[in-house]
Amino acid sequence: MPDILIAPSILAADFARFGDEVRAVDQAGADWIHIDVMDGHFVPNITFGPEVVRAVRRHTSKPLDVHLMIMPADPYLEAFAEAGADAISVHVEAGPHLHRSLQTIRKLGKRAGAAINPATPIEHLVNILDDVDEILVMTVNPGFGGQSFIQSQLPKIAQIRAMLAGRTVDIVIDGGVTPETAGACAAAGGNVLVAGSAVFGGGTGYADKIAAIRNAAEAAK
Ligand SMILES: O=C(CO)[C@H](O)[C@H](O)COP(=O)(O)O
Ligand SMILES: [Fe+2]
Repeated sequence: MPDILIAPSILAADFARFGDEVRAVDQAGADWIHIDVMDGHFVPNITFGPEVVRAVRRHTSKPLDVHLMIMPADPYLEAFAEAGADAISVHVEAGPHLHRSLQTIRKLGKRAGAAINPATPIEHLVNILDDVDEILVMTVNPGFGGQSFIQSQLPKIAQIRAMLAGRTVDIVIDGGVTPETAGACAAAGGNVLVAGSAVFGGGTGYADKIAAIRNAAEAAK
């Protein structure tokens, strides 16, 4: 299995101090920075556009993993790529032309991701396996941070890892990832763990929180 990578989600950061927050998690050992883009249409919340990606880009050289929860996504792919995204994920449920979206992302020179909601069957991924660099499995319903991990997604993660046998595709687990749930995610085959509240929430420093998630995942994989 690929290495375990930890991707703090700035959805749970202090929005008035993005620069400081991004530099802090970068120095605390984050492997990627996860940016949740929501449109108030595909999901019932509104967050960031390409200019926020551009602003974050100035504060870190770590890969920026942009999770688009927008519908349609295609008209905005170039803007997010140009703003500094390294990877762009589009939702399987967000449009009729997933293959075209993935092709466009790769043509823009970025890593292409397909994100899948908790209720969506894995069959939607079968015909795009050669066209993705990452599959993002939602382990909460998209739209908000701080929700509880949906345990029923664990077998789905394992099925996707089995489906990917022989391919070097990252499986990104997004939603409710904590030191308590990280082990099960890694054991099922997830290798990139997105964590918002578990990193930026109260308590000890960011380095300790990132290490706790990483250690739990490494121990279980
Ligand atoms: O895509 C997302 C929500 O739609 C977020 O990335 C995710 O919820 C992270 O937040 P938390 O770790 O607090 O669950
Ligand atoms: Fe996300």
